[in-house]
Formats: sequence, C-alpha cells, structure tokens
Amino acid sequence: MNLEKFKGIIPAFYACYDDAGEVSEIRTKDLCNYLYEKGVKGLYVGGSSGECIYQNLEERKATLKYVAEAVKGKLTLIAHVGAPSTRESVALAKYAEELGYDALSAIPPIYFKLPDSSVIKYWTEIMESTKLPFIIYNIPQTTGYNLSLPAFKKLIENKKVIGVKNSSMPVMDIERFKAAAGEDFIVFNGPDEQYVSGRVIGADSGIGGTYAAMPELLLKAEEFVSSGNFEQAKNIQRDINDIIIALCSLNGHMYSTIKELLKLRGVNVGSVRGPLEPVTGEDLNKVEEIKNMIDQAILKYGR
Ligand SMILES: CC(=O)N[C@@H]([C@@H](O)[C@H](O)[C@H](O)CO)[C@@H](O)CC(=O)C(=O)O
Repeated sequence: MNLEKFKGIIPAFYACYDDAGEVSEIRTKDLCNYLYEKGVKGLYVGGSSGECIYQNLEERKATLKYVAEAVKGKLTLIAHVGAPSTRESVALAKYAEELGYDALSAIPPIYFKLPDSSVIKYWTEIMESTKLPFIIYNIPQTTGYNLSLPAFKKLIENKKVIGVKNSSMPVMDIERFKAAAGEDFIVFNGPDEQYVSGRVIGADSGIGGTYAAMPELLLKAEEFVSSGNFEQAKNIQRDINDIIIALCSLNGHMYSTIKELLKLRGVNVGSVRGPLEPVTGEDLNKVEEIKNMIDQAILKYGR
C-alpha cells in the first residue's frame, strides 16, 4: 500500500459545537476548510481532541459525515472509532468506510483494565469489520493501557495494521515500534512537545492535538526536519513548547483555551463539553497573549 498520503502534519480534529453545545455542521466544515487552507496533510477525526468519549454514536457519526462532505478527496481522513463497546466501534468503522475514509484508528478499550488478549481481540474485530487499513492508537496516559512490544508484534502480523499513533511520552517507544515494523509502516508521533525528536528517532509523520491551534508552526517544523535543518527544528520546537505550556496554563481545559484561540484566529468552533471546563474570567484575556506568541513565532520562522 502507498503510505505517502499518511505522511505529513495531521491535526487531531476538535469537536465543533454551536452555542448551545450541540455538534455543529457549519462549524465543523469551517474548521475543515480552515485547516485545508493552512496546508495540512489530513485530519484525525473523533479522537481525544474530538472529545469522543463525551459524544454519543449519532453525534460521532454526524462529525464523520460533515468532515467527509467538506474535505474528502482533498485531505487524508482517518476516523477514530474507539468507543466503550466493540459494537459501537464497529458501527462507527462501517460508517467511516461508507463515507470514504482512508483509514480507521482506535484507542484500546477504556474503563475496565483488560488483558492484552482482550485488547487485541477488540482491535481485530474493528479491523475485520471493514476493508479499511487500521492505525493502532497507543495513549497510556489517558487509557491506562501501555502497548507492549510483544503485543505490538502480534498485532502487526495482521496486514491491515499499517501504523501506530504513539502518544506515550518516551520517544524510545517510537524508535522500538519503527524498528519492529520496518519501512512499510507508519509511526505517527503523538506528543506535540517532542515532534522534532519523534521524527528524528523514527516517526514518519505526526498526529497532534495542538496542531490545529498553530498549523503554520508544525508545518514549518516538519519542513526543517525533512530538509535536515536541525538547528532551526530545535528552535521552533522550543517555541512550540512555550506555546503548549501557555495553552495548558489557564483555568479551563487546554481544548477550551485552543477553541478561544481559534476564535481569535478567525474560526469559531464553540467551546468544550463538560466535564471539560471552559476558560473563564480574567484568563480569557490571556488567550490574546497566546495568540501573539503564535503570531510572533510565525513571523520569526516565516510561513
Ligand atoms: C494526551 C494527548 O491528548 N495527546 C495528544 C497530544 O497531541 C497533546 O494534545 C499535545 O502533545 C499537548 O500536550 C495527542 O497525542 C492525541 C490527540 O490529540 C487526539 O487523539 O486527539
């Protein structure tokens, strides 16, 4: 399979709500068009940034549909279909296939601590439900499940597995997954704070939750890495990290800060859904300062 379409900057897509907190078609499409115009490679739809665990099946299907209607054929589309039950995940997977998505992906099962055998069975049942390729999603800090190398090796025996989105913090995990799976396989860097190091140690591409807040900077970081300009890659990563720390420093959840920031950048996707908390009071004024940090960095590196 030609994996080129998965290589590049792939923002994790945010849940887009109207002012009443319902999934919004128009705002979903606005964010798609905004990111397309910025030049990203694809979208990872309905993952952590998509607030998937706070949405019901119909809402998740609606988002998959609105995104496909807006940018199918223009961007690589990966549907995150991880859900509390296998049944729901399979329903989402089949729907994503109908809509023409390029690949599926899923977190491991949540809430119950299940053995490797159950996790592998869950992922395999999703894979077997469609003809689409599958990208494993390893994110131990939120799911409590840390994908081991033996479990990974077992999973990649299935040729439908074309990649892993690795959000665990040790960059060495990326190196080990890449070493085990080889060239004909995509390892996605998950932690945006180490995009550059993830790429240098073996990641082929990146999917991230802060990319949509500052796509220009991630695209530039990728340009520096792929052209071998490691001094500038290191510098831009430092600026990206200052921005991520600022995004996490306000009184609401990071996604809420990012959504306020996006309003200032010209695209309104509403706010977050509880139990995530919105940014309030004085802290709302600080979002402007974060926008200025991004603007300054864009000017500094040129894009
Ligand atoms: C734990 C977590 O949310 N990790 C994010 C990161 O991109 C994260 O937002 C970023 O590194 C800032 O900490 C991604 O790996 C996952 C993600 O964005 C998604 O699935 O939507």
